[in-house]
Amino acid sequence: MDKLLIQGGSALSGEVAISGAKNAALPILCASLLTTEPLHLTNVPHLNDISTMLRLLAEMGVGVTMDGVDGLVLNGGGLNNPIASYEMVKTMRASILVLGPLLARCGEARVSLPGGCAIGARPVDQHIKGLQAMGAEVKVEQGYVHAKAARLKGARICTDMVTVTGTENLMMAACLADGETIIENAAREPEVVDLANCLVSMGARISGAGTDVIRIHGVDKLHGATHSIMPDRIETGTYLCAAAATGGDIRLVKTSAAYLDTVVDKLMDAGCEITVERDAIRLVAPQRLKAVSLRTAPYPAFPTDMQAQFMAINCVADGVATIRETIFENRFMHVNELMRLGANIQIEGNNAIVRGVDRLEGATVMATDLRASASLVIAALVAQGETLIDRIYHLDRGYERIEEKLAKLGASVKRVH
Ligand SMILES: CC(=O)N[C@H]1[C@@H](OP(=O)(O)OP(=O)(O)OC[C@H]2O[C@@H](n3ccc(=O)[nH]c3=O)[C@H](O)[C@@H]2O)O[C@H](CO)[C@@H](O)[C@@H]1O
Ligand SMILES: C=C(OP(=O)(O)O)C(=O)O
Repeated sequence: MDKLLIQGGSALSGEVAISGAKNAALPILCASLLTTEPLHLTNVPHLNDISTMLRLLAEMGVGVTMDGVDGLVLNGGGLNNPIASYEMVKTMRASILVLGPLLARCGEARVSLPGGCAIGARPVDQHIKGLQAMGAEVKVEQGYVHAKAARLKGARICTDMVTVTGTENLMMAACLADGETIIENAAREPEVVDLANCLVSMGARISGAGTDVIRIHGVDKLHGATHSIMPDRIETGTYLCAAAATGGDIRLVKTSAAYLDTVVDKLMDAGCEITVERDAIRLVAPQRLKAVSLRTAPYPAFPTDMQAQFMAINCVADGVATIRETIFENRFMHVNELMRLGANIQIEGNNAIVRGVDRLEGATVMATDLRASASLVIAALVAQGETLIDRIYHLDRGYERIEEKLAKLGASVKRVH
């Protein structure tokens, strides 16, 4: 199993390009199920989750052709097997995103339930409730969701809470439904908007994406299109935190601060100087960071996917920060590992109280989930001496060529087997 060996202590500096967003690319790959014509995608990140999704789509009969460095052509013309097995879904929760498009296009789908994962339960009751409102017959048996509907019917759906994958699944299903679907309490995440933009270029009639009411007027069929995946705002935020923690000065290109307001604000509160350009962001870190408290919540509030990375920077900041996680019940798995590096953190329910220390020291730590791994990388870059991070397959799900990008910024990072 691969590990990362990091020699801490150097300030990051220089320029690096941000990849396409995993959390936008995964639903957009599933949109290929909605049409018999080719969907051309560019800026697709090279990540394990993307390879898993491509394998899943190929098993269903979708043609997958690589096109240049970061391009793909997906051809849903051969779709003949509307099934997502447990083996696929267990390694990647986003597999549930095939449910809506399969049902809309094939009239039936059999998709394994995602179950829980390290960060908490991943229920899909809202996806099911929405599809039932659209007239689907849905049974949950032996860990699988079986859904059937000759043709889905437009409906008014109000989800009990803001759900990103729920909104995406229902929006895709509604594209081919008969009549208008209104999703209320919809997720406003930029990745939902990127998916909607792709669907609109495929001929879907969607309005309101990016607000909490999305209207979809169903059409008889969608056609092929070309779409470029948006930059990864979480990868962007992660590198900004790494530069902030190490006292660095970096410029991130092929990205945008447009969807990072809360993250940028918190970094400025911590004392960082941030310059925003059209397609780039520069961060200059202060001598010593100031502690910043935060609370995670659906977009446009502070993203849960950046909580662990901010925990890492607070570990070496001046003062005390309270970090409250409101989306996932178990997203503090990095705390014990950060403490192995010398951090001072106390957990009280869904709050973590972080008291900044003067220095962290290298040790062997274990990655437990994707963003927890990112927080360990940041802490390791700051720590004195060597840190070995085990189980980095989590990182490979969501960060493209992380050791190469960090090395380009001057870090001493080696992948070891
Ligand atoms: C709102 C939010 O921040 N969502 C995050 C969530 O998206 P993801 O789409 O994975 O999760 P959801 O947005 O669906 O879940 C949000 C909350 O609603 C609950 N829920 C969801 C669906 C459902 O049918 N029933 C139910 O109870 C979940 O348990 C969770 O507490 O994890 C992703 C990966 O970390 C992040 O990129 C998203 O930003
Ligand atoms: C936890 C994440 O992904 P997933 O929902 O695919 O597990 C994430 O992107 O931070």
